[in-house]
Amino acid sequence: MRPAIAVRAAGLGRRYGRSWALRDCTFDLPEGKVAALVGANGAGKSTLLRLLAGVLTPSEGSAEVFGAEPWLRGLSGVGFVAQEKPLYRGFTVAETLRMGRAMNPGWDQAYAAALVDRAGLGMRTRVGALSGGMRASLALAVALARRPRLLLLDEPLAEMDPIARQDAMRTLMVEVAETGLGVLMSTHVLADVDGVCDYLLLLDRGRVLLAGETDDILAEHRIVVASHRAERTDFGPHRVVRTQVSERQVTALVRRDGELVGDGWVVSEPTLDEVVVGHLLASAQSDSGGSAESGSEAAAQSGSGAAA
Ligand SMILES: Nc1ncnc2c1ncn2[C@@H]1O[C@H](COP(=O)(O)OP(=O)(O)OP(=O)(O)O)[C@@H](O)[C@H]1O
Repeated sequence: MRPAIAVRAAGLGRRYGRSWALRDCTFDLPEGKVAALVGANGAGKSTLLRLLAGVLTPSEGSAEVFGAEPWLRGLSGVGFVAQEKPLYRGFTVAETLRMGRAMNPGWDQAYAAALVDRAGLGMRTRVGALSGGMRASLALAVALARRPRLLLLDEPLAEMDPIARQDAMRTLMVEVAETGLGVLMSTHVLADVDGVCDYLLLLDRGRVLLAGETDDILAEHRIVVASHRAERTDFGPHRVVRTQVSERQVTALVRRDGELVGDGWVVSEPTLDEVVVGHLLASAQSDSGGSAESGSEAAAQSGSGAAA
């Protein structure tokens, strides 16, 4: 049976004035996944999350969250924690939870209290007196206590110290395992979610470079090192994302098309970080030198490669 889809985006785009922040964004995110939304500053991550949360409307294309357009259905079943945490600085932690309870029919007060306790937040502390990381923990607790099916998080870990990050990730993972919660979270630091995320969405200057299950993405990519004495170094028919040529060898990140063997080649599995960095560098390179979005792939397919 095919998994249910939590988010479906098709040709989704948004511009501010004449500048496109997100363009032609197409992907399906199955339910219950922990998805990392990765990309450099200004890649369009917040714009995508805000579109999916229904606080922005698209300029083109469509998006559905649990089968409905988010800007029409509101946030039912979906929790959203924006980058600028939506909390009242004059409220205490207890008042913040009380307001959450009053505003959300499905609110789980015991769970909210347990989460703020675990994060070491005193109930009587004013939000304005909390550090950025503590505020992020509180915002996460408020979002989780609504018991959403999908949580959209915009850089939730950015201001947390390493222990708070680990705690927050652990809390999320328990929730995912126990309730089937899905999470789509933006981050600059892939290391924070590597080994935890099972879906990757990589944006680059408003475009989707990669979207899919991390296992599938890792399975289709390989790093190939070929000495110049190797039988061949064009790697066809595999699609080369990026190559680096040194005096002694050619190193390539390739998307394989079937078995990947060559005389004098050393083939290994890349890490997710290597895949992401390879695609980002290839995209930057094709923009400065080539034309197409996957210019380095096209160049390499024709056998020329794209030397770094
Ligand atoms: N309200 C706005 N008005 C005008 N331009 C905007 C607005 N919000 C975002 N942009 C522009 O849209 C592009 C994408 O921004 P967005 O905030 O979605 O990126 P991001 O990947 O979340 O960046 P960051 O990692 O820095 O948070 C950027 O060029 C940004 O300057």
